[in-house]
Amino acid sequence: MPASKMPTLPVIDFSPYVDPNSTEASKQVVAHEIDRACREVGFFYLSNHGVDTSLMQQMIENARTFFDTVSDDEKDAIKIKPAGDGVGDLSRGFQRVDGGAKGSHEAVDIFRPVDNSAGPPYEIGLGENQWPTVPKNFREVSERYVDGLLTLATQLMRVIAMGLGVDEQLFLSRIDKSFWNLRVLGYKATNPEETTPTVSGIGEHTDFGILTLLLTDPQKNSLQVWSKSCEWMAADPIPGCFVINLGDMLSKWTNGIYVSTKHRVLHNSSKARISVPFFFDPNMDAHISPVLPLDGSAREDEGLLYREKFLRAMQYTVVTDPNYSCTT
Ligand SMILES: O=C(O)CCC(=O)C(=O)O
Ligand SMILES: [Fe+2]
Repeated sequence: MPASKMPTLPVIDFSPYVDPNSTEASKQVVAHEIDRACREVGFFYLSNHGVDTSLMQQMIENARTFFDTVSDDEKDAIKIKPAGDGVGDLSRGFQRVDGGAKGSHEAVDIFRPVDNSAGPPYEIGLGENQWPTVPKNFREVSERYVDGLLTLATQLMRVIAMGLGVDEQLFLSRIDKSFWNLRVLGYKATNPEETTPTVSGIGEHTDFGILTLLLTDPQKNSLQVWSKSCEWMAADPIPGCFVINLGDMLSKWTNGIYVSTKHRVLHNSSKARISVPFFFDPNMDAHISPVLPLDGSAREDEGLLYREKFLRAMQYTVVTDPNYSCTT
């Protein structure tokens, strides 16, 4: 298909929710646009979202400094460790994923802090974050960034409820202690001249949680989204915007009205790529069953808890998938 005919992701201007002088009518227009994108594409760009663009820039710079300058030994010092028999929790820290269905990349995973005063040992997901110490302000900048994104994600959940035509607060009791995950990702540079060029990327998948707010460096042709016309389309970064996509939990909550769309990363460039997805996930004790159609309280206690979903996903990923390696 010629490039001009390729489908593209919608760009939604969020300023009516940031500007205190905006009208109700302009907010409704945005809610409607988001609703449409969530039904039809499961992905959209968000501009004028209120998160400080210099903070976004600083996150990318810090991630690049970490991946470019820290030695393998230092990375391994904060690597994800097994749960249950030491200080690890199988989830928090650095990992290197080398090939197979999951692609090839490095990541540092930080999760919502939890009360872990009973440990160590820790249960899966319930340990201490292992923060990089290079650059020195990595943690401080990340914490400010997470605060900004939690505010934005909560606002988005109100707007999503408005777009669905239901009580603006519908989702709030399920997300007010979101088990979020900040993932700082590095994709190595590749050399297309090699006879078997290295593939740097992430295999096709849907995201697991509610919303992903994605920040990447400016490089193009890496992130691809599966389109309705059944082909991969590029989701190149737009300066200052987030790429927002829906995860499986929101699709479930909306009874499949909203779609979690598959995507992948194929990075082929002489420059390493940095991306920072923020996975906004449900409260650990939120039930994962449809909250739409809206017969309210009767559905409150149905379905597995998010905690159970998370544990199953972690066990599946780490125990069942032979290509997965979080300890190398
Ligand atoms: O790096 C990207 O652009 C996307 C990463 C992604 O899809 C993920 O971590 O789930
Ligand atoms: Fe993803």
